[in-house]
Amino acid sequence: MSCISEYSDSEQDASFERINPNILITGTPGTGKSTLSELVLESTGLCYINVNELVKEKGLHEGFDQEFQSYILDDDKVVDELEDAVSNGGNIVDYHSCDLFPERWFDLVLVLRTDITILYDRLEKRGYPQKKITENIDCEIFQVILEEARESYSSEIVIELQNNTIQDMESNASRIEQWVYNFKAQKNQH
Ligand SMILES: Nc1ncnc2c1ncn2[C@@H]1O[C@H](COP(=O)(O)OP(=O)(O)O)[C@@H](O)[C@H]1O
Repeated sequence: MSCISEYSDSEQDASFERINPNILITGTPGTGKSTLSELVLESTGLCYINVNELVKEKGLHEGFDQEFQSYILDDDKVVDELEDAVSNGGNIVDYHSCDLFPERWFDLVLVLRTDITILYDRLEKRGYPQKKITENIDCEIFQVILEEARESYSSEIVIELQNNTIQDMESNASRIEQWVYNFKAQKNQH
């Protein structure tokens, strides 16, 4: 199934409502954002936007931080690049931070969480340098992304999801699929 995006109203003003939702999947690197996103893409028909990939591909950054082995994002360029796609609805946006995106973009914000020992193993397997592992583990311990999400979006749309095991992932995928189904059903009633 290809992904879809359309308006319920031909007028693209502030009052139009999306027929298809935008979901932000966020969380510390290694919590399983891209794996979970890919799992629900076909069943939900949503488009996948991996912000890290987009930043690399389109050069939406101010250089590479050697110490942390990551790109320094140019927030304005990223938001400009995504604006059209996101305002059409029907997207899953995957990024390990969330306060750079406008609040109006998202109908649901999922914050993935992983137990520290499990996360440590995943990051080590990825071959991250120790400094980057420590930074990310601290980020998870102090639930930095969850706090950021709660500060940036309405509490009703921010959901914390444990994502330690394959069973967790399957249950999270089912929840997302059901939520998207309900969202679309509700919009189609109007
Ligand atoms: N729920 C899960 N149970 C077990 N392994 C998982 C789970 N979610 C992700 N993984 C594994 O953890 C690693 C990191 O997942 P990934 O989706 O790349 O994380 P992120 O996109 O958040 O950086 C991958 O090797 C993936 O297969």
